[in-house]
Amino acid sequence: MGRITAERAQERGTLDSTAHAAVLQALGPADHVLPTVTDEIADLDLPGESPVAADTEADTEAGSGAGSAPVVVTDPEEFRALLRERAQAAGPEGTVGLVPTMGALHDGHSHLVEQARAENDVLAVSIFLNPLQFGPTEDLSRYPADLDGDLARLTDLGVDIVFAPGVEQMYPGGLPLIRVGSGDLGTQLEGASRPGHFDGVLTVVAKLFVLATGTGRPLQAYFGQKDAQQLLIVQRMVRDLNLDVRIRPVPIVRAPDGLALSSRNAYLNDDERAAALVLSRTLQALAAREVDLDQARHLIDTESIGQGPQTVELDYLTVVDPSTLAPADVAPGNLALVAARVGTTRLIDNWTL
Ligand SMILES: Nc1ncnc2c1ncn2[C@@H]1O[C@H](COP(=O)(O)OP(=O)(O)OP(=O)(O)O)[C@@H](O)[C@H]1O
Ligand SMILES: CC(C)(CO)[C@@H](O)C(=O)[O-]
Ligand code: BAL
Repeated sequence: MGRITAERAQERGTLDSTAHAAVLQALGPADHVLPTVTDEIADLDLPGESPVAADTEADTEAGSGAGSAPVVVTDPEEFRALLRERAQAAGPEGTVGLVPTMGALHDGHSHLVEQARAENDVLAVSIFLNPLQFGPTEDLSRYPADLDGDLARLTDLGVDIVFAPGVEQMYPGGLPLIRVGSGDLGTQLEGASRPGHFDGVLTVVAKLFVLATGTGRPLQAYFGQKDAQQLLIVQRMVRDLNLDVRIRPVPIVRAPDGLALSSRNAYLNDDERAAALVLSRTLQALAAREVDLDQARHLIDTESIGQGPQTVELDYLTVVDPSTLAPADVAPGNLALVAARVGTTRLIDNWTL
């Protein structure tokens, strides 16, 4: 959390005065606000000021139900200790829920959090813009951030703990040498267009799981079906590494006109937002067998953006077996996956046929 964010959070009551003082103390003198990052991380062109770069002090009295502000923790070991304390206080039947996010929360995230809140006694949400899952030419440096808005939303949703580390706290001393590999599942579709992406996702998700297990209570972690390949790969990691985590998939939340909610929708101008609708509409038409796969691809690739010659640029539209990602027929139960660039924004969506 930066100095300005901390001031605003205190003004709106999402940070109490103790935590506010702790943030300012951790930030140090005003001219040392930026986190120290290693050259390797700096090379990744991180945003100038991480909204989540400094420690707050855990207020162990707060965050005990809907309406009270969550405790904001930025130090991994503090997160581990606080979660364990809360889990043990929940009693022998208590369960722990974890919702990993990258922030800039929207109603899709709220849906994950609501489900997790309903199913668990203790609920933690992580907010961490993970540089490891972004390629060098991707949007890490402009990824939307709104920590104040996120904390207000998570307060309304009754979240107990927000884990919001900075890069330095998650990867002290630089990017990790030892990472989790996503294998063949991670090199196709999204992984083909974003090399290394899923290794980065798995590495940070594994770290989150390690921090949030060992509380003595079962851990349930929530992932959206919008990121279908990510969900499958995380499920596979849990299985292959015998992680003590139950993965809870959450259906895609869409805008009333059908566009899948996504933090990256914030990049779209009005023309692009209108053009982006071609993704969900085409998936729906494919599911209804109104078009075949080739026609569906053509529809997306020729969708125009506004009045000019610019069109949506299809990356892939394919149908897969949802449990293996192997190419499959357009048949009931299979999954149609799409990725396309709308203007400069890369969007994904999917539809069960
Ligand atoms: N529309 C949605 N419906 C259901 N789950 C969602 C939706 N959007 C995001 N999620 C889930 O929320 C979790 C956190 O996702 P993330 O913070 O990357 O948001 P995002 O909107 O997917 O961002 P991006 O624009 O980077 O794709 C993931 O498990 C993701 O699948
Ligand atoms: C799971 C995740 C939080 C890991 O950074 C991210 O990939 C996301 O938000 O889907
Ligand atoms: N929701 C997926 C995270 C990413 O695009 O990096």
